[in-house]
Amino acid sequence: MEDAVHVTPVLEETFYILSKKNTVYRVKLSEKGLSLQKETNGNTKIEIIKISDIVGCRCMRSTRSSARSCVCHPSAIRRNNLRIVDENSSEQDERDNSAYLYIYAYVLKKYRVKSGQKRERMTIMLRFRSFDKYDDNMREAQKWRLAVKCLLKKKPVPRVVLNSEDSQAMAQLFSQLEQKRLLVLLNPKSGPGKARELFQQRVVPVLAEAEVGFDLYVTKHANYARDFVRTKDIYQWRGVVVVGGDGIVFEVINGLFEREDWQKAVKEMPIGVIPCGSGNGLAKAISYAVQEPYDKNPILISTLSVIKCRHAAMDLVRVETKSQFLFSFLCVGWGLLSDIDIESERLRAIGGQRFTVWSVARLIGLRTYRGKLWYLPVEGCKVQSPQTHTSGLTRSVSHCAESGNQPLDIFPASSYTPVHPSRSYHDSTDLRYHTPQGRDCVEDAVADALSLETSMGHALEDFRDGGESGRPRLDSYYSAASRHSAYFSTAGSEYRSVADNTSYMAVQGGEDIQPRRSNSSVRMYGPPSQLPALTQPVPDHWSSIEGDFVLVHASYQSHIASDCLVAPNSKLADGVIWLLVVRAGISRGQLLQFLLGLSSGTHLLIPHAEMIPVTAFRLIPETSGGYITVDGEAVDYGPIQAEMMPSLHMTHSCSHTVHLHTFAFHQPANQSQVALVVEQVPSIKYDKKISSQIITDRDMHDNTVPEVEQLYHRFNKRSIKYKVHITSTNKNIHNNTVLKLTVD
Ligand SMILES: Nc1ncnc2c1ncn2[C@@H]1O[C@H](COP(=O)(O)OP(=O)(O)OP(=O)(O)O)[C@@H](O)[C@H]1O
Repeated sequence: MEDAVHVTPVLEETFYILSKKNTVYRVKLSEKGLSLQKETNGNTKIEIIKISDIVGCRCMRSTRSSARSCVCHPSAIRRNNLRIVDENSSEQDERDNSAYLYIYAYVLKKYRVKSGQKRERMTIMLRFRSFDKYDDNMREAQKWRLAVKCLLKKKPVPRVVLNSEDSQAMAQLFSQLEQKRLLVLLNPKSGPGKARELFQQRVVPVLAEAEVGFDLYVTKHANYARDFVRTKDIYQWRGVVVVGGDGIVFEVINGLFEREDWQKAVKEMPIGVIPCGSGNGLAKAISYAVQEPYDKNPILISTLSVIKCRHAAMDLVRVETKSQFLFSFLCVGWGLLSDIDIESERLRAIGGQRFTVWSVARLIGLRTYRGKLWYLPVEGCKVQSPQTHTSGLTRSVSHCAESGNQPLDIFPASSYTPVHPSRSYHDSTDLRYHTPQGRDCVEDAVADALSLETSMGHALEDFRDGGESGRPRLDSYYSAASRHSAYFSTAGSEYRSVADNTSYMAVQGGEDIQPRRSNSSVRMYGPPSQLPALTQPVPDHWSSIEGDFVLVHASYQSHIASDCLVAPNSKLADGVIWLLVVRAGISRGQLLQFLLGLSSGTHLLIPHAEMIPVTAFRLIPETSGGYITVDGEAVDYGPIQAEMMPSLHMTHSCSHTVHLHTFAFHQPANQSQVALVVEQVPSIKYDKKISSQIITDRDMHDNTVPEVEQLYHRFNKRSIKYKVHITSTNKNIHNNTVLKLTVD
């Protein structure tokens, strides 16, 4: 962080703080962050706000005091009410020609208590008032805003424009920084049914600070979200944000695979989740993976991930039952955990607590299930201790090296505070940080709201140095030294954002999506299975376990619910299915320990709990009367198999390219049978046998190139040549045409 001080700043300016005549702030903006150097009576202290912690900034101007915010109105003074009005409003405060830049950041804070961390909102208000005209002051503020926005979007900062007075060039750059809106799908029935309120109160203000536009659609029935992403032109949005639980994430993912252009959809549409459901396993797994302090404020952490567009790849598993196949992102379960998940539905109103309550019930009435489990173990997995070390641990879990492959794209990751700081300390005399709860912060951070302003002295320096354009920068009526600056501490004015013309949201009402019928003929696409059909025997080299089980739970993410760290070593995209098996014979006491250990990952220390890293499995239950769940939703009770889909590790972040040298062909005009067979080139030594792959017309609705890419990624090789044979009954495609596929 020290580096940030020495990096060449993009912009710098000296500011003053009201009522502290001896304090000067040198504020510098660089690629590293916003550096606030406080100088008081020869003492210097530097605070840096990282760019990655800043969400956005907005320019404001003051408007005339309203009756309710006048000095005679104590409550208004206390709240320091700020009202947003139109830029050209007649309420504009002619006495103040300052421009205000509000910078919003969410910084990590450490606390003495429990040595925990939390993200706290912080606003830095920079008041530009060196010029005698509002427009000139606003131009200065806008330069800072433009620079902050470029840094946030990791775009080069246009220093030439910043050093000029070219407002048009600046406006053009602002428009280039504009992004497509987000699609928000909100399930009002998620968890205890508070998603709508939580979104409005906790998410919308942060999105507004970041100037992130969105279109909100509230789901009207089950499968609404699924049908929405299947049928709409989703590319008008830059990503899908789900406000709800894992069930609605499941809908969105499977809806994408119901699109004919599923490859494009999976590749181009990142999925974000704001946790408002009961389990919220994915949201927790994402923050666990990126080490964000989720538990104190899950909604804020997830919203910040969405705003920051922190994309990460995520494993997907293709699951097949007797009646359907689907794509799963979280887990497949049978036995105890699934029973708890489904049977506790009746307690939905109490939120996540329902799982705890039902665990006790199931523990008392413990059931076991007979069946057979086959699995394909992951090669090269080594055994290591669980992540959560406890003294006296005797068991260990398997661990796989991260593959680095990247499948489905996700956005990997407050108490409501309004867009304008209602509790801002405009007269921030002491920079000791206090949380809203009044706990002291260990870090000597700047206040959660800091108000600084330029002054005449600095303006003249600039002028003498030939800085800016040579326009006179005059002391404003409200200079730091002026007693009229009391204006600030009485909150006599209101501020409005000059960006407020932007409409941030469009709450959508009557979307015409009919409830899906149970016999829906919607077709599911996606990469084809590598496994034999459920009715066929599994390959000989698979391992198996037969007998009575308390549970079998396969998960591909660390958490299956926010307080359930089922697979501590799982990574978002490690290509591993973590198969947790608890066989019958475990005592109730051990099972209780197991259930209690799930929140910390120590359940793996309990004898009878086995964690097997696999890439595929098949389960055939023999006992009736239980549940099988996929991502927390019950599916047909019966034989089920699942396989990791490394072929979906295909994203834009892939560095290698695939060339088709001799052939490129397009979708057959009719829906004829097309087969694509991949063979090894004999001259090349392979370390793994590659099986042929048949792709039928069902899978080839677009063109073959993406399919071939997937075949490459499925085998996860570098620098390998494949011969690809294509056979087709379509006369446009020659039988046995040979494709040479070279992977650079
Ligand atoms: N408007 C709606 N009315 C009724 N059900 C809905 C509606 N919208 C979506 N659903 C269904 O509600 C189910 C549960 O939703 P969701 O996953 O968001 O909450 P949850 O089950 O409480 O959370 P989690 O899955 O994390 O435990 C989903 O399977 C979805 O199909």
